[in-house]
Amino acid sequence: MTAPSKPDITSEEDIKLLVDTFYDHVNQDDLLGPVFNDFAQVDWDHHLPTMYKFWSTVLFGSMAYKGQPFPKHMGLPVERKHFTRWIHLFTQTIDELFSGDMADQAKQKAASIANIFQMKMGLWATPLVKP
Ligand code: HEM
Repeated sequence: MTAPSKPDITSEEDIKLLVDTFYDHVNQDDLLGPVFNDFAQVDWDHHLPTMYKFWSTVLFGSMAYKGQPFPKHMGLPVERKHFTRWIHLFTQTIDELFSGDMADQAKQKAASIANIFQMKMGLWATPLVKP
């Protein structure tokens, strides 16, 4: 018998499961855990609900998230390898729990936002475009 295929991301409960599972992995990660818990001393009771709203806005267009994510990342002690790990854990979490169009979109959007953050932080060389 083949294993039943995984569900897609379709509800706010799915977003909560995704975010909670992802940050469980982050917390156990040797590279990212210390950035969140030691350097930034993140208040998880505050951060997790913010991330539910963020992903609900990105994936469902709910507009529940009103903030600006990038400024919170300026000044963090991170390099390319931290972003590579972040994307690896995020992709792994999605693949563990979900599959489908929305799951694919979540992976693509996360990767593209991570790339934008890295460019803004000078961690990713942008090609010079001349007029
Ligand atoms: C190296 C990778 C990353 C690290 C170490 C990191 C770390 C952090 C930290 C420390 C905060 C502040 C939490 C707080 O004190 O409230 C934060 C907030 C946030 N991060 Fe990241 N982050 C990373 C990548 C990303 C990526 C790729 C995304 C989007 C796909 C993202 C989205 C957000 C959002 C939406 C917030 C909340 C901003 C707000 O409070 O309005 N982060 N992150």
